[in-house]
Amino acid sequence: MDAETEEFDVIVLGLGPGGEEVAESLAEAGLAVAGVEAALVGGECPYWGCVPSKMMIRAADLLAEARRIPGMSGEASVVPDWAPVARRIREEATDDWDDKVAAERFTGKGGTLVRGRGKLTGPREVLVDGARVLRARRGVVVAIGSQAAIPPIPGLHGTPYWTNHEAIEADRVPESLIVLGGGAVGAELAQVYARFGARVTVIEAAASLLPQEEPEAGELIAKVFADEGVTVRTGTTATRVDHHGSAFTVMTEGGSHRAERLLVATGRRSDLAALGVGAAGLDESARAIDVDDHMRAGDGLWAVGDVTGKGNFTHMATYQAKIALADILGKPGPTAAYHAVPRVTFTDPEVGAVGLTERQAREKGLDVRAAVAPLSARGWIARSDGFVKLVADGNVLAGATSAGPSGGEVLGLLTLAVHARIPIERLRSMIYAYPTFHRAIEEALAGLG
Ligand SMILES: Cc1cc2nc3c(=O)[nH]c(=O)nc-3n(C[C@H](O)[C@H](O)[C@H](O)COP(=O)(O)OP(=O)(O)OC[C@H]3O[C@@H](n4cnc5c(N)ncnc54)[C@H](O)[C@@H]3O)c2cc1C
Ligand SMILES: NC(=O)c1ccc[n+]([C@@H]2O[C@H](COP(=O)([O-])OP(=O)(O)OC[C@H]3O[C@@H](n4cnc5c(N)ncnc54)[C@H](O)[C@@H]3O)[C@@H](O)[C@H]2O)c1
Repeated sequence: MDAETEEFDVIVLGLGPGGEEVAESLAEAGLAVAGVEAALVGGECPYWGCVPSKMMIRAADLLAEARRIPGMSGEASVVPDWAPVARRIREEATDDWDDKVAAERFTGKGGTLVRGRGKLTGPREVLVDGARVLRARRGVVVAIGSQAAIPPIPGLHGTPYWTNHEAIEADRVPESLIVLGGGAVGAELAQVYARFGARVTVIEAAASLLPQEEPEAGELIAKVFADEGVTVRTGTTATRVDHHGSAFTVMTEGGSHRAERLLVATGRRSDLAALGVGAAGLDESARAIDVDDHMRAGDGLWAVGDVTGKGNFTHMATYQAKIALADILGKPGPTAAYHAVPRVTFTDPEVGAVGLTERQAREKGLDVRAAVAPLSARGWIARSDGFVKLVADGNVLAGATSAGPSGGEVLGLLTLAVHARIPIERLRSMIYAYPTFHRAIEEALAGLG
């Protein structure tokens, strides 16, 4: 061993939800593990993603619920205040963006935390911040996650635009906000800021909001946004961005928009070239690291989480982490299957989805039937909009969407149906409690004919 080279059994690059899960479990299993982290142990989810954004959403939903009181249960006067939201995020969610607890959890299990940016310099070799050389006897797990992808719009570079980081860290609500991108990040944060009083405009390149989901979902969210005063421009992209003093101007094909802040939420990217994956024999120009169903990307190389391109979700990162862990330890375990990936966009109403959309199923040449049912009695009672859409492939479901106030919870039943390939006849024979939101599934099943 070289004097400067440190040896471990496994090196985990990136300690987000995926890397943390692998690294902690390997350390618990008694292996010598180095966890290399360039920012905060825990990654995007707890500090700039899932957790603080859902805290914001909870607060925004409370405001919306109070605003529904007139005409149903009396009078309510709602005075939004961002201070408790910012405080909860700082104190309860992120510890003021301090990862001491997470770092100690890992080192407490015997892991070695190496702070810095890792680069692959060869098979089983990592260089940290150009100075520290780490070598792994068993291999390297790449879990570098993703960062906001910034589109090459003239004028944008160098302006003080927001990504999810600044939108989560904000200690006040801007008077106005342009959100570029109407996917999950854009839609969730647009609604939050609008409900707290910002004048919000969403600019989405695709024909509908949430374009990766069923078109009915995008239409529903667009209608809700219009009702809440959010301006939505779909089918258009920004052609130029300017920032003067305290305002942004965003030019689109259809006109120009002005706002105090601009949030860029146009997707995510993993920088494989900066990671030096070429040194491990992988394609540096690829969008994601190709993995097999044991999460192997090469000899002594595994990848988990956003970097694998199988779905940017914390539950995906931790699912893959468990599979990689079993493989590294040489233990039998299930292999990765992606036919029933659940995801929830936590707008109000929530959009939960699993498996394939109708379009994806048709593009795959499956034997497709689809049916949509409204939320029926419960929706009418609650004065809530939503629907259940089912996509059948022969006698099983290939995909489903549940949009509504509890769309993410209703999704549980649909995920089970798609995951376990439960025959549609069996689903039809079930009793659906009245008047629940999930009862719409029974109606949609009937609609499949
Ligand atoms: C606003 C927002 C809201 C979200 N909400 C949800 C949600 O509700 N539910 C859900 O399931 N998902 C949600 N996500 C997605 C979720 O956050 C990610 O899918 C998840 O964090 C991915 O985990 P990961 O381990 O792959 O990577 P990450 O969480 O991205 O962590 C990767 C880590 O690797 C580190 N790193 C990168 N490069 C290097 C390097 N070269 N050397 C050392 N360290 C490196 C980074 O600093 C980072 O800490 C949300 C994302 C955003 C942006
Ligand atoms: N609740 C959740 O689970 C949750 C919440 C937030 C984010 N996420 C994950 O994080 C990832 C990133 O979210 P995201 O919303 O940034 O990405 P996304 O890919 O979901 O959406 C980006 C949107 O921006 C649009 N777009 C791209 N370039 C554009 C341009 N130049 N002008 C206008 N629109 C443009 C795309 O058409 C797309 O609709 C998602 O893949 C999602 O899985 C999950």
